[in-house]
Parts: sequence; structure tokens; C-alpha cells
Amino acid sequence: MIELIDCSAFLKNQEIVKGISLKIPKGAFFTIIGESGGGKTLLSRMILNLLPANFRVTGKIKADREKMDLVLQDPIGSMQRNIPIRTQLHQLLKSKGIENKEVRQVRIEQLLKWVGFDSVDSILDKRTFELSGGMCQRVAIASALLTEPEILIVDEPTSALDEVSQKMILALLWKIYQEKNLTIIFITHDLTIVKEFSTHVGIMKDGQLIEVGETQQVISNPSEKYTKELIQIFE
Ligand SMILES: Nc1ncnc2c1ncn2[C@@H]1O[C@H](COP(=O)(O)OP(=O)(O)OP(=O)(O)O)[C@@H](O)[C@H]1O
Repeated sequence: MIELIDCSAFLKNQEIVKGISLKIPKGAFFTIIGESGGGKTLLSRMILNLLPANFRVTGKIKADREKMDLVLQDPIGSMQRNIPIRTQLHQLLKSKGIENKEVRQVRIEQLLKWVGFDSVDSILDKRTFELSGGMCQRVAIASALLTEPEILIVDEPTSALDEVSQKMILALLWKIYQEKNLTIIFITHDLTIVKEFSTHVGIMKDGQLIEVGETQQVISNPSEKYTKELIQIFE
């Protein structure tokens, strides 16, 4: 479980993320939705302790960060551009203490197949700019899974992709959720994703978590005006 108790993020004296208290149960598919600039990304970076250095955080966060990994909106930007994928993935496992090259190679090949690549060798030889956005996002997701996290935070992972790739990445994230028993925190602008996939949802507006709960409960009986408006837009 992840727990935040009255957490805020300040930039100089301006409170940008405001007094958030939240429990994310183990095994939840927790979506965070809300207006642009509402603080969704900052909240996720607070959980990861990855806020830019000029932010000051108050409150208490109970979370095992060693067990978390992050998938970003821009898959090409989230990996190193000029280094072959093989080298990047080996380096990652080496940094986690896996010294044996064959052991690393087996784990990498198994995972790339699991995320849907048939021809693993041809992917490993490439650099990220040689892949399509959808393929690159699949590699980025495989990279996040390599270290076997228990919690995966995904920040609008489909918004930079075409419609077909979006569907493939959503299907992959659903497979991960179903088969790897992870907790997923999924930041999105798309209420359809919230309705279709999530067990829990948090609604953010102006730096505040204005409504939170089980998805079905929140969608069928929203208490906040902003949540009602959001639901109407997607009807
Ligand atoms: N590094 C930063 N320095 C200064 N202000 C920032 C920084 N990152 C975010 N902000 C500001 O904090 C507020 C919340 O940003 P955040 O990125 O968390 O919003 P968001 O809900 O994720 O938005 P979007 O849906 O557009 O990605 C915004 O007003 C943004 O301009």
C-alpha cells in the first residue's frame, strides 16, 4: 500500500500540490485524471521522490520506492537515444547487480517476447530513434519491468501515439496488470480509460485531489461538480 498524509509540494512559497491524503491499495489499478496543469504529474513524482530540486515537499509519504518504476509519455525521450537497446537493457540489469551476461540476456529476451516482439535480436540492435513510437513505448515498458517492480507509475503512456499503437499499449498494460500482479498508477486525460480499466480513481483539480474512491462508485455517484462535468464530456 502507498499512503500519503497531508502532502503538499511548494515552489518557493507557492503551494502547487495541496494537502493530499490518499491510500492506494496493493493491487489497485489507480487512475489519476483531471484538468491540464492540475498537478497529476507532480503528485506522481512526489510519490517517487522525483520532484525537481526546486520543489519543497511537506507531509508524510509511506511508499517503498525501491519497488517502483516509471513509464513516461514520451518513450523516445525516456530512453537514451544513441545507445543500442541491447546495451541499455544490459546496463540496467547490471546496475541491479546481475553480473552474469547470459542470465541478463535470457531475462531480456523473455521479457521482450512477453511484451510482444517476435524478432528480439533485431530490436536489441536498434537505437530508440529507429523504432516507431509504439514499438519504443513497448521497449520502455519492458525496460521498466526488467527490474521486477511491484508498482508501475505510467504517465499518459499513450498520448504521444497513433490510435492503433494506443490500443496496443493499453492492451499490454492490461496484460501486465492481469498477469504480473502489479499495482498500477495511471495518469490520463481520458475518462474512457478510467472506466474501462481502473479499480480506483482520483480526480485532480488546481493541485487538489478533489474526489477519490472506487471507480464504479465515483462514476456512478460523483460528489463534486467538476467530476460530474468530466463525466458529461465523455458521455
Ligand atoms: N518543474 C516545474 N517548475 C515549475 N512549475 C512546474 C514544474 N512542473 C510543473 N509545474 C507547474 O505545476 C502545475 C502542475 O503541473 P503538472 O505537470 O503536475 O500538471 P498535470 O496535471 O500533470 O498537467 P498535464 O495533464 O497537462 O500533464 C502546473 O501549473 C505546472 O505549470
